[in-house]
Amino acid sequence: MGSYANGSTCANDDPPSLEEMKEPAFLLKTMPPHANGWLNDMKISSPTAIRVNIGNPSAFDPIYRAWTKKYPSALNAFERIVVYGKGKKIVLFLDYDGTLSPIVDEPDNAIMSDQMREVVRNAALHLPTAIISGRSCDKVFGFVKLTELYYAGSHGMDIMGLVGKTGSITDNRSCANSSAKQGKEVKIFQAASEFIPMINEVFRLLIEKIKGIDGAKVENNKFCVSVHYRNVNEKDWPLVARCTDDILKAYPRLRLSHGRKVLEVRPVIDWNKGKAVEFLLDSLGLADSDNVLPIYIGDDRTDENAFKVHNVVLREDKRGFGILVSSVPKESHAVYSLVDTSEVMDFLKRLVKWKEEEALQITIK
Ligand SMILES: O=P(O)(O)OC[C@H]1O[C@H](O[C@H]2O[C@H](CO)[C@@H](O)[C@H](O)[C@H]2O)[C@H](O)[C@@H](O)[C@@H]1O
Repeated sequence: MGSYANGSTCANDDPPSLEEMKEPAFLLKTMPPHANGWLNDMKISSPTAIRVNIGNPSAFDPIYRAWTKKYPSALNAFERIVVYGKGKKIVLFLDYDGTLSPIVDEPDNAIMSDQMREVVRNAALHLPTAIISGRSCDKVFGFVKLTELYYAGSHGMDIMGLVGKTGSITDNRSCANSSAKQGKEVKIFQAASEFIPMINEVFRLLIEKIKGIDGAKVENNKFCVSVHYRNVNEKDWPLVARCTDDILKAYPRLRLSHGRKVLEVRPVIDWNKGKAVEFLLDSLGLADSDNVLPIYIGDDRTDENAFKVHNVVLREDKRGFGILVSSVPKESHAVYSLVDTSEVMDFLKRLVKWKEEEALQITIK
């Protein structure tokens, strides 16, 4: 007779079939308490989005309007933001999914528009710019296709930057040279290389485990695995949590975090998007300087680690700003908000225009 952490038991030691597991009574009886906790998190981190096509929700929804008192629109507060950026080096950190490309049902279809690509390219020509994503570096580069940027994939565990350029990454901690990668020489910082075989193994096991759950999808992000449930019927979410937990039980060196309708399996190491921001600032020689203003834009729970760096780098004492992209009210460590990717684009355009005007004024003087 098998037993679970909540004291419940299952009939024998044979693993239950997926059909048996789909029975609500079975799930209720055998769900370990922490997987129940995940289920709550899955519901909390998946709020029903306000339809984007109604335009800016703040104009319609009093709850959203009240929320923007706490997290003012970065567009409305633009003049205030640039006051702090005057004469400083602004460093841009951008999340990918939900920030530069709208959330879509199929992860492989999260295409960045040509217009957004041009805006980001232009931003990178004026300001050091990095993309910090949960996806693998290769995948996010495949979407963005810009060589002018720094990339931190796998939630910051895989950092790529240009070599031999002023302001390039020069840090030697666990750095490996990889020549002519994606047509450029790059230097790589990898915080969790030893986990790659384990991640590949768990990826394969998860694929096998969830293959009977309609709509579930597993994605290999090199140092992390994403278990997607966006296209899974809500009644089967407990099953996704349960299957993932069943696999993770055997891997105490892996843990789980929550994204937008996705469970993120990742190494238990003290590294996250916030650490990647600190690493990049440090490597670029831009940490600990009063002349630097980091701005981080992101939409996800995993971006909170970077917003939280407020307390250290992106602080509210005007040394940096976190901007949350959300069309629904959410608690956040960010200071400002933007509704969606099109507002992100507007914000970046305004920032570049302001930077150009500032440069012009300096030249005239
Ligand atoms: O840090 P990010 O760049 O935001 O990456 C986080 C995860 O983004 C992707 O999933 C999310 O976007 C998908 C496409 O819009 C959507 O289908 C999914 O429901 C979202 O969770 C990506 O597929 C994951 O691997 C990333 O970890």
